[in-house]
Amino acid sequence: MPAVDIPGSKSVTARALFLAAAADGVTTLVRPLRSDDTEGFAEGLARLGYRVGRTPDTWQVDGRPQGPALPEAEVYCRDGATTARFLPTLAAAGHGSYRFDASEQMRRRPLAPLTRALRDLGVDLRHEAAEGHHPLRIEAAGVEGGEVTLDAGQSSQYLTALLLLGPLTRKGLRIRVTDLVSAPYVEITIAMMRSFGVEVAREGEVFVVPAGGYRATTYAVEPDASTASYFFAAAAVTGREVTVPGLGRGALQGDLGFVDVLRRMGAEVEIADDGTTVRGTGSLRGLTVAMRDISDTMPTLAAIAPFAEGPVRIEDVANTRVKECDRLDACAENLRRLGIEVATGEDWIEIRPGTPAPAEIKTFGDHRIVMSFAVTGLRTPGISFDDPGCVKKTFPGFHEAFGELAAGWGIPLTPSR
Ligand SMILES: O=C(O)C1=C[C@@H](OP(=O)(O)O)[C@@H](O)[C@H](O)C1
Ligand SMILES: C=C(OP(=O)(O)O)C(=O)O
Repeated sequence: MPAVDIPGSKSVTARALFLAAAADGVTTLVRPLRSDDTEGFAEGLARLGYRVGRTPDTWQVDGRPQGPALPEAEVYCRDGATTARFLPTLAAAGHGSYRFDASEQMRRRPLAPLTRALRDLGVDLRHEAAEGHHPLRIEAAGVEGGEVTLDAGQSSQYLTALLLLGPLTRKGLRIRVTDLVSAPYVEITIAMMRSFGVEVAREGEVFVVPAGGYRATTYAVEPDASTASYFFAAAAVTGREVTVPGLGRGALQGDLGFVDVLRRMGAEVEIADDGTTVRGTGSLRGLTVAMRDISDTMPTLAAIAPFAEGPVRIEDVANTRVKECDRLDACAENLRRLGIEVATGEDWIEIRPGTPAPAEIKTFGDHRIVMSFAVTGLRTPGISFDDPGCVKKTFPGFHEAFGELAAGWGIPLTPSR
């Protein structure tokens, strides 16, 4: 029964870094994720003048409730949307002149509903190039607060960014949300704000955040549920068993719900208090599933779908088109490269059963495309990747960890480095 040690959650680490920076003392993060996204977030905080100390297993952040220490700073957000969408709101709460930029990939990703909401709240924010995209400049003078309307139908991260900002405003925030995807991520935000002393209330479609700031604490980061999906899927397609300790019944992340999809397909799943186990049973059924809430695991399912006995149809995943790449197109293109029959629409993909033939996977610089099709590789020797290293965004050690699991099962994987 291999127990797989999954690194910390990206989403939890990013929120913990924000909350720690905005809190009233020193916060210790235990087992934060160390990857390009979260290193980029921590580097962004340091650029803004926050003190971030590190040991191998903990990060310490010196909170500054009054905002960034430096009156002028430039922050490079790399590929990380959490950094690119959360940190500008932290800067807006302070006093100074801040510039944010990001990688080409992140510059292409949308930001407009968030920056519009910040402007509606009185923040002096300017897009330097394309409207609604990085790079941007903020002349920060604190945020008064009040009511604002937000469309989070494209990304829940806009709402998280505003929720996190709420306690740093003078009057608190009332955020009227007209649409919302990836709703479980908002639950992570609210639960973590509670751990830092803030209670968010809900009045129908309005999220009410009180003023008053955050309390520093010690915060243990749970393993990343989206990362765990590759290891659970591996068990399901090989008829083996995988346990992920630390991701159990009390887990914050909605993406653990991916195991329910595997269960519907025929895998055995046990969610205990302290971990989750998936056991493959030798066959997988096709299904139709809406993945609006857990769309980071859409590529995981798409990549194992050919092994199901019937078609797999994944619906309500339009926003996967504005992630690291257009994930619906990327999954379809790669499945076709493997010789699998696929159809897609604006917000869905349908995959027919088949036996994948080895091919090179075109990664589009997307960590999830690599990790997902690595699972396909367990049953299709000879799958390779044009850019295997892009896993560094969330799991730099992925190939080693996945290779070790496969080797333990006696399955040779095509070397990825
Ligand atoms: O808030 C977060 O930490 C995240 C929210 C989700 O994004 P969207 O809300 O844009 O779907 C998810 O895909 C992303 O990996 C992390
Ligand atoms: C979409 C993702 O990341 P982000 O939006 O945080 O860049 C992801 O990790 O799959």
